[in-house]
Amino acid sequence: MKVTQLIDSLKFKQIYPAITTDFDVTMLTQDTREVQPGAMFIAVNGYHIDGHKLAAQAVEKGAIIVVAQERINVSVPVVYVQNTERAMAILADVFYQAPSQSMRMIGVTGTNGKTTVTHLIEQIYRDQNQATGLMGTMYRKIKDETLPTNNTTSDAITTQRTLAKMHQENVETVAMEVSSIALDLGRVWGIDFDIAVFTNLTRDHLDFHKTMANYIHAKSLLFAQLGNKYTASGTTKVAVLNTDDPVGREFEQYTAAHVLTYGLNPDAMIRAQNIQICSYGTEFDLAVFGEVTHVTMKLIGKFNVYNMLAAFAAAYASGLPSNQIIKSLEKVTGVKGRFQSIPSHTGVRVIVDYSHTPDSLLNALKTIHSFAKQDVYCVIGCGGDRDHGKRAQMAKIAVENSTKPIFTSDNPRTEDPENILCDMIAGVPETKVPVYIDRHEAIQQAIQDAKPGDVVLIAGKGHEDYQLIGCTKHHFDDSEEAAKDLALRPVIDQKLA
Ligand SMILES: CC(=O)N[C@H]1[C@@H](OP(=O)(O)OP(=O)(O)OC[C@H]2O[C@@H](n3ccc(=O)[nH]c3=O)[C@H](O)[C@@H]2O)O[C@H](CO)[C@@H](O)[C@@H]1O[C@H](C)C(=O)N[C@@H](C)C(=O)N[C@H](CCC(=O)O)C(=O)O
Ligand SMILES: Nc1ncnc2c1ncn2[C@@H]1O[C@H](COP(=O)(O)OP(=O)(O)OP(=O)(O)O)[C@@H](O)[C@H]1O
Ligand SMILES: N[C@H](CCC[C@H](N)C(=O)O)C(=O)O
Ligand SMILES: [Mg+2]
Repeated sequence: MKVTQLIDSLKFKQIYPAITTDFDVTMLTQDTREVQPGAMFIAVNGYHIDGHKLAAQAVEKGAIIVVAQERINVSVPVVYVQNTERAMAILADVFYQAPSQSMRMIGVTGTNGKTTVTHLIEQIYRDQNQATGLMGTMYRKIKDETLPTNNTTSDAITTQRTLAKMHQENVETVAMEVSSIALDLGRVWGIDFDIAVFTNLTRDHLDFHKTMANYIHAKSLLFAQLGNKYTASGTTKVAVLNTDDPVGREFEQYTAAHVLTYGLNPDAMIRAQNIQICSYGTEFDLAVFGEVTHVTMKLIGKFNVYNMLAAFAAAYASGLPSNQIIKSLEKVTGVKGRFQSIPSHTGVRVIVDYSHTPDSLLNALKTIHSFAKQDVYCVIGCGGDRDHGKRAQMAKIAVENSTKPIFTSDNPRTEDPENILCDMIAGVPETKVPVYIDRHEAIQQAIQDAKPGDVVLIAGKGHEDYQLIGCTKHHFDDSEEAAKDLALRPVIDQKLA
């Protein structure tokens, strides 16, 4: 793209020295490690490194123009702006030719349920024979091709590049997880969402946001930024809000878009009633503006009823017929690491779940209690370099809601795992809980000790296939560990268990 076209998109800037010939920009990047000849390098002041200090290095590698918010001394033109992250979002949108405007963009935010809801949405549109895209914690996915990701919501350039590739491949609908951190850092500023979905809000990420008020504010941005687009044809922006959650009610005020509410409360436009949870599925009555259909889904738990309502509402908001949406949702079997049952012929039920917040852990354990008849083991750790305050809370929830809690490690990162475990133990000073720093041993012990009829919940890591110790990822997969340990137990006739 021609440099003038690109920088004309920035309304307020100073260019020094002035650009006299209109040259081509071959790529955009904020990372010197990616720079190729002809690149525009955007200097970002990060948490560890100030990109302005690396601008000269970017130029040496072939960058022909730099965007900066502080004075720098390089041999190529510099576009000075107030905020390079905002400029990056705008430039990325322009460079990749605004792909989000050509596809149905559904953004999903909230503390828990984003990955699950985006997958449900993907399934619904796939069943409509649409080409779909998905971006979130597990991967970026273009139809059937999966690409790795470092973040739940990637930086603006990666996101726009991925959207452009989706558009090239004729993707029609994109389901995208939008994290509070991404909203706070402006990673999604350039994206034109059509539908924004709120799942719920409970404690998480206070290491980053510091207060719940800041956290709520960050989440609200998705709805505030939705803007409005009222057209005669009826294609408009919609905020899909869980109004059982007071934060969802609060967000009604922040958006100028149409609002579609869901929940169990009688005022919700899309509502679930008469929920029955069993060990291999959930049934409920779905009322859509009062019209009731009985739904039988394979997903387990009340929290998954909420996820289903959220996905249903998003699809309904885009105009799909209720009966077709329900058909898709009834056949969904679940997402890896989300209340995932590990095949077992031992009478012991093992469930791997990505509950790494107090609320999600409580929900997972409550769901198990609705069908468990004997002991419930709960193998749980808390992540390093993350909110310290949630550790004691999660430990207490594990102790109060399982008969056999076991504390262990979950991605200690740069912290000493013993210190993390001490923070957990401080939450249950009266109780003696077995502790295994090595997660492998913790899982082994739980599965070895369990009796037929018991349930073992392995919480916190879900789909993750690594244990992050220091800055190194070691292969580790809860479901693989569980399968190995189950294989060492005698096979028993399930009917006798
Ligand atoms: C705290 C945070 O959000 N950090 C993000 C941030 O990293 P950073 O500020 O540390 O970057 P940095 O290393 O200081 O580098 C600053 C700048 O210099 C550049 N650089 C750096 C090194 C170099 O050699 N050359 C170079 O040009 C970098 O590209 C960057 O532009 O920018 C990176 C690139 O966009 C992100 O990948 C990184 O996310 C890290 C991995 C992270 O862990 N983030 C978490 C907290 C996060 O964002 N989580 C949310 C929520 C998850 C959920 O709830 O599901 C998420 O959306 O993932
Ligand atoms: N609607 C919900 N309400 C409460 N808890 C939920 C809900 N949906 C899922 N959970 C719990 O949260 C865990 C994570 O679910 P999921 O991955 O869908 O959420 P997420 O919002 O994408 O999380 P992350 O912020 O880590 O990306 C699940 O394993 C389950 O225990
Ligand atoms: N998106 C979350 C995932 C946490 C997963 C858990 N296994 C941990 O490492 O704490 C985070 O980065 O805080
Ligand atoms: Mg997620």
